[in-house]
Amino acid sequence: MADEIFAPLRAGTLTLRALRASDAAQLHRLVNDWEVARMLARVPFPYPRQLADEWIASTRAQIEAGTAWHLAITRDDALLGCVGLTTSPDAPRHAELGYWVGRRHWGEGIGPEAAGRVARWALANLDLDVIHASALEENKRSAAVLTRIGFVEDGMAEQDFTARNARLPVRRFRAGRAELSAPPPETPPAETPAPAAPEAAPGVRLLLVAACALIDPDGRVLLARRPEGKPMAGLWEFPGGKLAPGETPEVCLIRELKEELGIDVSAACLAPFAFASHPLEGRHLLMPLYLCRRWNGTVEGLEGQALAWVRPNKLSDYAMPPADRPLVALLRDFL
Ligand SMILES: Nc1nc2c([nH]c(=O)n2[C@H]2C[C@H](O)[C@@H](COP(=O)(O)OP(=O)(O)OP(=O)(O)O)O2)c(=O)[nH]1
Repeated sequence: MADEIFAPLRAGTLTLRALRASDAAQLHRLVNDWEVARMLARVPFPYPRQLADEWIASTRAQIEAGTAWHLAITRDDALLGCVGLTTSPDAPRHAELGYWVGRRHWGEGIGPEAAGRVARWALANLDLDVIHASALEENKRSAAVLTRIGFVEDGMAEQDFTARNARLPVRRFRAGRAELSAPPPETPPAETPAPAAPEAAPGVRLLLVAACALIDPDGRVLLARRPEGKPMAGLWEFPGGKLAPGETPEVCLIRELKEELGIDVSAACLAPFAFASHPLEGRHLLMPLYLCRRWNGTVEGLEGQALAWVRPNKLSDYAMPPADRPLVALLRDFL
């Protein structure tokens, strides 16, 4: 019922979903516990029952407004705690992560599972680069959860704690794509050793990727969002992918555009435009970019990736991998 505002996330045995009015009684039981409330900044103690109703309604309004995502942590339909991510208009591309778990479920690994999932989901699907989190200095358990997910400590601060009626020291943590994205595969398929030229730096390994800027009749360029689970998840890119062994860039693109977007492209319609040459995760990315204005079929994100048709002068509003920045400037000037 009523989960249409947010497609639930799975995390191991947990489901993270929008809070519902019917969660209020259980939420109240779990959070109206001194051991839980004393660790949380904005939770009063005792926690009035009516506040649970009001808070749940406000979380649903925030999801609909796209400002915060406070979710129920559930297992077998039972509410175990909450995990939330809040954005702030003053700090674009940054968000704050928080979570709590009912006392009887401590020690079950629920915090890292739920908070890690929301953090990775958020970087892949929201316009974010950095997620921050705080743990009360005395709350070693919470600090350990953050470290386990990949957060790194970022200094100390102070925060007001409503239930304690006090301002207390907190440890600050932060994580970005480098900390939270999946690591690159151990043996990438299209990694080609650099030829042994005398001037080649020892050990430089090339990563060959072919990419394509599809251009529609209105002159808009197609960008695709890298999905959760891939390195640089959440950044926007030109569709394409790694060259499989024996492939030319054109053959690679024809294959990738079919697999990723469901369209048929012919090599004659792929116009070489520019290339990116950039260090990437211990290798060196060499990526020819082609332009394509003609294809057969309807463009669809077949791998669940978000797509955007973007006017050339708006391309810089989209966060892209560092290698793409010079390409974006060239493309904007060309189109
Ligand atoms: N397709 C594409 N990849 C880019 C761009 N900019 C950029 O740095 N890259 C990097 C990201 C990745 O490290 C690499 C592409 O690899 P990928 O993982 O997306 O390739 P793939 O589709 O073959 O994916 P997979 O089968 O290995 O999961 O190139 C871009 O604009 N488009």
